[in-house]
Amino acid sequence: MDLFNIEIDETKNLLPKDGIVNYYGSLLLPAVADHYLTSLLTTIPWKPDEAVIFGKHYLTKRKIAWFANIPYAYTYSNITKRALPWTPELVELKKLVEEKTGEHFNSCLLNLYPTGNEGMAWHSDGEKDLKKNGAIASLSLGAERKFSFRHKQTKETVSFLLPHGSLLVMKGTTQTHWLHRLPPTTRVKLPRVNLTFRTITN
Ligand SMILES: O=C(O)CCC(=O)C(=O)O
Ligand SMILES: [Fe+2]
Repeated sequence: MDLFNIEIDETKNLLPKDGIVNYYGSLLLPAVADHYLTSLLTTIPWKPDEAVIFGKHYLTKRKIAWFANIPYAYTYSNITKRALPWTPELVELKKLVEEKTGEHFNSCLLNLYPTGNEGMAWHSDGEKDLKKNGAIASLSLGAERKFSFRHKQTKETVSFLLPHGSLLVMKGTTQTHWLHRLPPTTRVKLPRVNLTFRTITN
């Protein structure tokens, strides 16, 4: 009996149409999630995200780091970033996520939101370097935050809370038809780390 993931149906599609989002609940026991949060906060070479928009250079308070099997160059917001080699903790987390989802990933984008003041605006992860309709697995550590989807045509929205240690997977045509975001909130004072495991094709 799995008391931990009680009442979570991993096969249920949380989107009403045009894509698939599955919620796996807690992938990690709280103490294990605490261990990974502390180790990622201290071992990852966090850097602000950068964008060049209409020729102006922006740095975010949100921090990122990107890891992959080979040092891929990945371009978004007019900036090219190069992937770092996996750390031992990331190899362990990737294995856990792959075992749980039955999917395989060759890269991971990490985001660090120091407080609720930082979020991520509406977007879809449809960059051309990403495998078309490939699964994206999102592991959350630290402060619980709201995560929302908005249908590109109908504007229908659905939101979920992503607690410490939880796993959510977006797949199928989700990125084609839906935007997602992490809304900022004044209520959250603690950091959150999110790992999105992805498949890059070159
Ligand atoms: O922090 C999150 O939960 C979402 C991150 C995200 O959407 C992304 O990195 O593309
Ligand atoms: Fe995203």
